[in-house]
Amino acid sequence: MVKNMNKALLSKPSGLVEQALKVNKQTTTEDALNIDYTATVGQPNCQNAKFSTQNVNVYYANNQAIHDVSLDIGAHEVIALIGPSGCGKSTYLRCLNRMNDTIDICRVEGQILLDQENIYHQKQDPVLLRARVGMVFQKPNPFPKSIYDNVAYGPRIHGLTSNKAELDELVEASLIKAGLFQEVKDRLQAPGTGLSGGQQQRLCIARTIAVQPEVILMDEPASALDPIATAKIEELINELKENFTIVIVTHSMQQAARVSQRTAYFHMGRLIEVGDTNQIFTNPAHELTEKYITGRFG
Ligand SMILES: Nc1ncnc2c1ncn2[C@@H]1O[C@H](COP(=O)(O)OP(=O)(O)OP(=O)(O)O)[C@@H](O)[C@H]1O
Repeated sequence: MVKNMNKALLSKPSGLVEQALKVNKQTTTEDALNIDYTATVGQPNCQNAKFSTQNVNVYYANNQAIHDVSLDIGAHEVIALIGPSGCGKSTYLRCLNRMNDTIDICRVEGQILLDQENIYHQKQDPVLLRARVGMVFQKPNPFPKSIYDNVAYGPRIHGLTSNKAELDELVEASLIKAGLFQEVKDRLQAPGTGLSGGQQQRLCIARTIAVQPEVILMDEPASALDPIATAKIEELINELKENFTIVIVTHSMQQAARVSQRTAYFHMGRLIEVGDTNQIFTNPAHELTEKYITGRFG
């Protein structure tokens, strides 16, 4: 099914998908078009929710960036968050491991449950939360340390191993899962920053995996990479979903189609539509989703 969908996406006239990414200077406003963009279309709930987010509103000082978003994220699914630039994808993503706490003017309202527990409860330690809900950023950001120490950093801080042999094993296992071990096994003491961009990103994924998270948040993880390195990251995402729940923000609709089982379309801070990736890309129910997917904004 996904293959067919990919074909459909990739067979669109060239430039169409790219146009959709440029959104939306000349877009006629939704109000003028009389399009309802206040209620979510589709099925935001999951039977096996890892995260359950209810009525989430996010503000940067007086500007509201997220409006009343309710969405579940199922265990062991890859869900893609897509939408025009500035629609709030990263802001919503950062709510899931409280990375927004690091932005002084940011305020999050609503309920966000991880395994049915409120991650914004005052007793929740954000550092421990971020070990459970890891994050991979757009630009690979290895520490200025050796490849080994990059991966060993988290397990050391969290006391995950009790001796050097165990730590060695965990570092190796994490590098294997991140698809990097074969390329670096003979130079584990070399600086992580000396790797290629794609290798650095896989190192960051290994570093995230090493603390044994349950969820991995990825904010445009391949946007700084060339097509070959991107393909490796996408293959990796497919493998990682066996063990982790993955939420990925991407500007590439092809990438969303290739890696995710569900897709959520955001527009102006609102969750417009969510559904099976196949349905979103081949038969979107909301007019705004359709306009975005087909590049017909404006
Ligand atoms: N640190 C911040 N301080 C103030 N406003 C912010 C901050 N981060 C984001 N915003 C605002 O919140 C809104 C949503 O931004 P966000 O980065 O979440 O969107 P996005 O969909 O991820 O965009 P892009 O695809 O361009 O990365 C935008 O209006 C943006 O200007």
